[in-house]
Amino acid sequence: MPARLTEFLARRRRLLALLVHAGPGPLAGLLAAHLVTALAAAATSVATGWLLTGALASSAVGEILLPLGLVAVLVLAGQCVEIAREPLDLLAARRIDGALRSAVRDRVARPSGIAHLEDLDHATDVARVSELGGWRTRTPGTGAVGQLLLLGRLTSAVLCAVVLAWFAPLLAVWLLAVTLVMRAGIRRHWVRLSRTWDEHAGARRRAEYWADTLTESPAGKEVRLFGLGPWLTERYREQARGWLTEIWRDRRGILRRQWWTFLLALAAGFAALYVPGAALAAGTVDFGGLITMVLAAWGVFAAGAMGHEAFDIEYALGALRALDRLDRHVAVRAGGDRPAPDSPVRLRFERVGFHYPGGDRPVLDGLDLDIGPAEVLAVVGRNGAGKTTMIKLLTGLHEPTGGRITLDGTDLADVDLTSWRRRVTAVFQDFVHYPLTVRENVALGAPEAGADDGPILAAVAAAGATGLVDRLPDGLDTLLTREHSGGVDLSGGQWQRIAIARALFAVANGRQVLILDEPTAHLDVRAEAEFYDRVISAVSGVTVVLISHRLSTVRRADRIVVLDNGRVSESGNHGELMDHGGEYAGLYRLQAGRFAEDTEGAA
Ligand SMILES: Nc1ncnc2c1ncn2[C@@H]1O[C@H](COP(=O)(O)OP(=O)(O)OP(=O)(O)O)[C@@H](O)[C@H]1O
Repeated sequence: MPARLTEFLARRRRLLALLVHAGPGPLAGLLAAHLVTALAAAATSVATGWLLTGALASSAVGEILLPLGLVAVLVLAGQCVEIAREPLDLLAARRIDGALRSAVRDRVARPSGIAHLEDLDHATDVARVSELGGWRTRTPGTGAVGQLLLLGRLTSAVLCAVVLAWFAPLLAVWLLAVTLVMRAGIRRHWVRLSRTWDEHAGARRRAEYWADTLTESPAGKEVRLFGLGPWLTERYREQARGWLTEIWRDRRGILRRQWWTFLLALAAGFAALYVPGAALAAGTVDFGGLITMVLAAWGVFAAGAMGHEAFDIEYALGALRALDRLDRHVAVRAGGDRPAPDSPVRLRFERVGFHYPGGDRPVLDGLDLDIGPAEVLAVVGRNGAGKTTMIKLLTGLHEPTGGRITLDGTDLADVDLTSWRRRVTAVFQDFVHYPLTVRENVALGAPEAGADDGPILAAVAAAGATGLVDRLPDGLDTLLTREHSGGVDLSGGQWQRIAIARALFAVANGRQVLILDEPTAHLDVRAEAEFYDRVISAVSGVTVVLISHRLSTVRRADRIVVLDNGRVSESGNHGELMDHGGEYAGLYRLQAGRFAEDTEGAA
């Protein structure tokens, strides 16, 4: 068998195999319903012909009871199947879609790093497999059901051709050939349309972003204040027009190019009526035979009509290809089975280089940095210097593109990341506001540790959030979201205290490296002033990496490094760096000077 045909059949089989996700009961029902539909046309042609022959030969009802009953059963079965098939199709399609969405979630969640989450092609493939609802009536599930429908139609056509061949073999072959050629021709157009649809998956996702920005709450303030409504609507239309124009061009193309199928259909239809008519005139068939021939011919012909299942199938095949790409994208990181040390470790960046995929310049370039056990290291540098990126590498969310990071001399690439992440905790700049209770928000820092009052309240107190929690209606059990009744939302600074409590809870449960990226950005002046004593000095025996643009927050660190051009440009404690008179000293004086000016101005 030619390789292309083998591949074609393998892909179709894979699509049909998705039907098992419908579950045994619905799958049995579905197969039975499609089988009845597939048999119905051929059986009806034979039974109707038999009935007519019998009715013309004798007026006694008893003589035609059997064919009459058969026709009645076929009509009734057809009606029942029609009623049952639609809900069964829908149920199967939705269950398949659910299973594929789970598969997508699994593939997205499995990698230990986040490179795939920052890759647009990956996001588009995720949308290809899991987009559902709204104006998108095509899903992998409808494609799998469509494939079954198509199989049923083809079976029906072949069975009708067999019935027809009994009377007129040449006509049967001719009609079957014409029907298949018509199908293949029309399918080509549908494939093209489906490719266009698939190519624009990214544009659809972008259009949706603008629609969501317009209608959902996070951007609501700015949309109204800046008067962005019409602009967003136009932006959405512009994105949507981009792909809809091409889709409609293809649709019109399908109609334009179908003239030859009309001609073929006309020729086939003429033959389907002429040959039985001629046979009746020649006396080779009776009236019942004529009806059987015409109905069987029509049954062959009906399979040529191209329903939307062709498009559904192509769409679903595209989704399966996207799923395979997700598998490749989401290759689980190799190696890494050495457990992370469970005592405070020496962390070293050794000539570490890193550039983001598609980035035009390295963010880190030969970074050498040694962080001692239980050292408090502050990292400063201008916007975009690579501070957060350095943290992503240290936590194994990205891998260095050059050099290596070691934990007590062991390459991080060889360390089991799950065990390493039991040793590290972080408050990221863009930490997550989980729509959960305060207790749960804090407990998520060490999910294995439970959420008893004592340790949670201790972490809350260490983060300076006791007063805040006391004022909440349900204390620790207050839901931190407005999406549910009884829930409250917090201010930026209040959320930051909860995030710090989460990290301190993690430290209390064995994390030995505490990373704080801009932990005081939202805190008020008093809280910022207390921050070092309250949080940093209070965690003992823990390595702290503290990133901040507020130099008053970092000045008491054991050591401060300035990151510039992807490597460390200055290193020392506050006093040493001030004496050195480099960038740090300049920035510090600038901040302190502005503060002094403001104070003098106010006085
Ligand atoms: N996911 C990403 N993909 C591509 N480039 C990125 C990505 N994240 C960051 N960058 C780029 O990497 C550089 C360093 O970013 P990073 O967030 O590490 O800087 P930073 O020092 O933490 O900055 P800031 O002080 O503003 O927080 C920036 O030029 C940024 O544009």
